[in-house]
Amino acid sequence: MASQFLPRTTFPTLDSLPRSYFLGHHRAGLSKMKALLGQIDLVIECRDYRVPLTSRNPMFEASLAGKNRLIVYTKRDLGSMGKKGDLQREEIIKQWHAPFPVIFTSITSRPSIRAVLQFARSYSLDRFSVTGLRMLVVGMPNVGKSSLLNALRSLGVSKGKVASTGAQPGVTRKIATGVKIIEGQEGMEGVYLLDTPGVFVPHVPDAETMLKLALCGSVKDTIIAPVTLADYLLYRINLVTPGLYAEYHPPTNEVITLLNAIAEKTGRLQKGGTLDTEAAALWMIQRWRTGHLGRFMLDEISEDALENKKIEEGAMVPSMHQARKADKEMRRARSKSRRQAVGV
Ligand SMILES: Nc1nc2c(ncn2[C@@H]2O[C@H](COP(=O)(O)OP(=O)(O)OP(=O)(O)O)[C@@H](O)[C@H]2O)c(=O)[nH]1
Repeated sequence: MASQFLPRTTFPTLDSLPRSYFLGHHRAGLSKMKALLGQIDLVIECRDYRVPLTSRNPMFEASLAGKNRLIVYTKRDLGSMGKKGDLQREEIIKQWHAPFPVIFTSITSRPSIRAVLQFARSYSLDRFSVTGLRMLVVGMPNVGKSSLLNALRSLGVSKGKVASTGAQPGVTRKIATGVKIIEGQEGMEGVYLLDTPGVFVPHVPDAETMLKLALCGSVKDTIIAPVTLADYLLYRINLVTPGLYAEYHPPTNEVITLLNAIAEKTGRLQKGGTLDTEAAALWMIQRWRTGHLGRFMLDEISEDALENKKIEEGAMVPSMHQARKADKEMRRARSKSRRQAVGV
């Protein structure tokens, strides 16, 4: 009789994994957002549905404090099966953010995009202003801000895509001018939305947080080795449904075994015909990111999870100073090597 498969219950602590991805355009974007805040009526903070806790950026809390906010959980289609348990989790998430309203969206779900438009419309009517309403969309890199803007514009004013989107983070580098998403009415200008560059947290508390953010696409795929990321994904899939990759291999905890099987079946070969495990790892990650290898959350949701996360962030303050210092050093080293390259 075949022995029963037992998934790993823990993932190794990877101390050597990078813990920061706070780039120059993140810092610049954040300070421009702060400078713009006086002209903004409402902030739409986007968070990835699959990581409601991990995609919280304390920098936004500090920088955008005092502004009215709508929290939009993007990519719901990648984390929810619409089952009772998913809906119960959504209720808990809504309670976390009270009194701020929360909307769960997917760009493919028109009702969810319409819900954001309806909120914006009634918000603007409540605050009658002849100059219209200006909203700023913020969030971690690759969370889906530009896609949301395009979807709102398409449904709101029937106009085509204006903001570039992409599978890798950092497509939006600058704060754009406002894009109309709702036509004006009753003597008022319309509602405008300003897209902003994604801003990463200055320093993440542990390697697993970094792995979750990388898996969701907030970190460029060159930062963490694809095989490591695929191994973390395998660990998470095995905890949910090991059968998800049945067409490539029976349940296994050995990532290389699975990647070799994937490389073989999908024809990912290096020169000379050897199996390309790295290409197979990237393929596997991409399959999950597009909802073809399971749709599940990576964070544990409970009533007090957000409060616990805030306490954890409070204890991290010295690390943020360290991250800023590390960032400065990185920039100094980069400009020195640039100077050396041009012989100055
Ligand atoms: N399945 C799914 N994919 C989405 C959704 N929203 C966005 N995406 C995808 O997520 C990726 C990132 O989307 P963007 O809109 O470029 O993200 P962004 O937050 O503007 O990214 P930055 O430029 O890093 O700030 C793209 O490949 C989108 O197609 C969604 O609701 N569902």
